[in-house]
Amino acid sequence: MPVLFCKNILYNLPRSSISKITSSNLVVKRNISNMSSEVPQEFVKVFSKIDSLKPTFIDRLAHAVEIPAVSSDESLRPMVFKKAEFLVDELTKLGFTDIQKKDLGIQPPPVENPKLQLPPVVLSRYGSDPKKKTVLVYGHYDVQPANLSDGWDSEPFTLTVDEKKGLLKARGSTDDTGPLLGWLNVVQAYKESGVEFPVNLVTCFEGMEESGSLGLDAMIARESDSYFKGVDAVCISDNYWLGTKKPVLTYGLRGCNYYQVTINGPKADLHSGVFGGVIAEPMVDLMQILSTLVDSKGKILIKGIDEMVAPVTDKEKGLYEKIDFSVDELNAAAGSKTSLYQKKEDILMHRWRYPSLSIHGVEGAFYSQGAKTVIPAKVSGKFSIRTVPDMDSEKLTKLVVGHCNAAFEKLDSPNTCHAELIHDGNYWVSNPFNAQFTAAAKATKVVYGVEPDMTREGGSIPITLTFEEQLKTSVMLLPMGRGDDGAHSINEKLDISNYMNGMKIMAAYLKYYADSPEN
Ligand SMILES: NCC(=O)N[C@@H](Cc1c[nH]cn1)C(=O)O
Ligand SMILES: [Zn+2]
Ligand SMILES: [Zn+2]
Repeated sequence: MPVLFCKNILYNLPRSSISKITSSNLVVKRNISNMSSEVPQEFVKVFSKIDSLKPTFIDRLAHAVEIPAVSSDESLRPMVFKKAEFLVDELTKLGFTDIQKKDLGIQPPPVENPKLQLPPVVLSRYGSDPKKKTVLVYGHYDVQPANLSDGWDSEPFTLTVDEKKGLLKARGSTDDTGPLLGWLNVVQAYKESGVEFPVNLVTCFEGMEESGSLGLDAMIARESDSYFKGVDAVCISDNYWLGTKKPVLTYGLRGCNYYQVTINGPKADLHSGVFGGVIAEPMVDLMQILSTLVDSKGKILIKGIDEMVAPVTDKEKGLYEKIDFSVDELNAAAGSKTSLYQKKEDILMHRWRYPSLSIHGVEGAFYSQGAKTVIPAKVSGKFSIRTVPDMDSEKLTKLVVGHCNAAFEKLDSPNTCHAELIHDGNYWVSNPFNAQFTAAAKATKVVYGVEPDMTREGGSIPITLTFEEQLKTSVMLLPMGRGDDGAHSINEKLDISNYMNGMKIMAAYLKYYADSPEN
């Protein structure tokens, strides 16, 4: 594979794909899968700058991911605040204006520390030209928990740059620190290449997404007519391609209702040799309740949920056939052959348009190595339900709490049981035929040479529907990473090529959207 240097542009392309590169007319023609595309003249400078700033962009990511901003861990809350400060510093250096840290108040229960402050939302602007469209970009700077002992190959909060494999490995690399920084990097690339930035950019970066985006709905409602006034479109880069090869644009998400069921028994943990067999054990009650929620085939056993799910239409069935995906890609991403379905259509429907119930863990239980002979006094089972149209969150919570209470009643236990919702976030399904999606599809074609697949996503970004409703704009999801990135898992990574090409797509999307006659 030839590596060509043109001025300061490095193009690393298959020999057969290069038809013309001259230093006076920097146009790259490519042929990928029988499709041809050209990098238009207007993007050559910006793309070239993105390429040359690669070390700076990787360095920025390295500095960001070393802050363990785990929103679900109360003891790490100061780190979430620190990462907000880091972003403020970066935005300031890049020339963003009107930078504000919006205080969201105290975190609502259930929480250990009743005075726990929610991390701020970082708002900023780049440009304020009334002749230009305004695009709001949302991202989250908090991350999921990660410990080396979970099975990571390297420290999760130290960026490992593996040039040989082309990977950037760290917690947050793909979810969502890498994509969030992508927007800052794109601003830098436009600025340093001397190309006019095509839109006014507004950033909305939150620090609680992984914990249900607490407080953000209210803030968006408050700011819809002030800070967010005049926003024409919202773009979110916080999800992934379906597989590993084909870029996608995303027009749907499942929602997420997160629950805990707590069984309270003795005053303190007890010796199982002394008390085993003579007192009612909270863990035993909890395991029995959890086992009534879902079966091993993934069927949710709580009555009344199936009836809330919108029926499948014939038109919808046709959509799944066209999507590029296979059970092998699912197995490869999971690192196992444990798929519940073999057919592509079944996998996609169960990921995108049916609800699922996952059991996540038990707070208060013994979980370490060794053989501690304890009877835990109080245990909380955590589970979530991914929700889909037309499920109603309040109605769902009534069904879930009623189900847990009824299952506990059947046990005839002297312990106490309390089931509650920790947070909920809405599902979102939109129409992918508008100016934003068209602009992003063109941008994808320029960068990757292929039309993106239009996908829905099994995960959740709780605030998506709120943006659409409160700002009355279209929302689009523009993923940067791949389906095998290991978000929320060990060894989370972002391919270097996805980081670099993802920024090029962002840059081209903003320009195409700016030039589009529609909003
Ligand atoms: N990249 C999006 C993401 O990971 N979202 C989380 C959101 C969430 C909801 N409740 C807890 N976290 C997800 O799990 O889908
Ligand atoms: Zn996440
Ligand atoms: Zn995320």
